[in-house]
Amino acid sequence: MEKETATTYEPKKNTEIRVFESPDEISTDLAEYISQISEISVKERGYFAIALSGGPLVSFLGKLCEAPYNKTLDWSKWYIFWSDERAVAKNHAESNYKLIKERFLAKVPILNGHVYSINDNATVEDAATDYEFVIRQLVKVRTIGVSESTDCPKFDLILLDMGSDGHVASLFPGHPALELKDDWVTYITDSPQPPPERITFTLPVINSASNIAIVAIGDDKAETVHLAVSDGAEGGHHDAPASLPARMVQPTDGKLVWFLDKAAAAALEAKRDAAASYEHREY
Ligand SMILES: O=C1O[C@H](COP(=O)(O)O)[C@@H](O)[C@H](O)[C@H]1O
Repeated sequence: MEKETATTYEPKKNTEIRVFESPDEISTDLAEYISQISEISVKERGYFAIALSGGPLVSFLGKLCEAPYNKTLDWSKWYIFWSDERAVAKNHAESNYKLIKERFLAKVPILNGHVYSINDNATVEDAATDYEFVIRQLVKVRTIGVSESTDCPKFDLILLDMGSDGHVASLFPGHPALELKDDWVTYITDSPQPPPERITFTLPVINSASNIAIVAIGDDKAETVHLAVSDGAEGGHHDAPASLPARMVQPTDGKLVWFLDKAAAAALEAKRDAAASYEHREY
């Protein structure tokens, strides 16, 4: 993997943080990361089940549509899901489907029958029920793996984009959806960010994945990134709320990788540098 330009930290067990100088570097490393997980999944299971999100991360999928990946990846084994969707028509500007279709799916040879988008012709409640049903059928035949620890679907990779309030997928700070233990998919009708109605994976599903990546870009996310990843140790954040959604992303058996630009990593790096200079102070 090309990592010479990224600064890498291992703050918690099973968690890695990669910090990049430019969007282009993120795109390059993310493409290599996804490609490696795809190859391993196809080799081990015969399928690659990936769940995507909306937000800026979609623009970082561009490198996968170019050489060498457009020719080397086994696209026929890819199965596409959404970690969340807004309850709008598929051609609406706020649709995560539309974003991913235009920027990614339209440019790679993934089979239409392998694209499990969320029904935009049903109520948000029915769409969530249908989506969970489809996932249950695919788990039964092991197109999607199953977690032996949690009995939840074990997606090969769930890609998330963190909002500046710390939300991931459509799981928002303080929302009761964060407490769900038995549902795989749920819906909300009171999103603090428009549109109000959304469908989302629950935390047990996200945390059961083999691999989870969280992308965060921009200085408006710096403090939240610090809250989400710090462990309260020296240089960590002692006031980090336990209920911050991004902080609640903790893989059960899998691995979490954060992809950050310098701006989003600024608070984290500043606190880490301050802690290092405190440790090395001489009396
Ligand atoms: O509403 C959503 O937002 C997040 C990303 O937030 P942003 O502020 O970085 O755009 C995205 O992960 C999620 O899929 C989406 O529905």
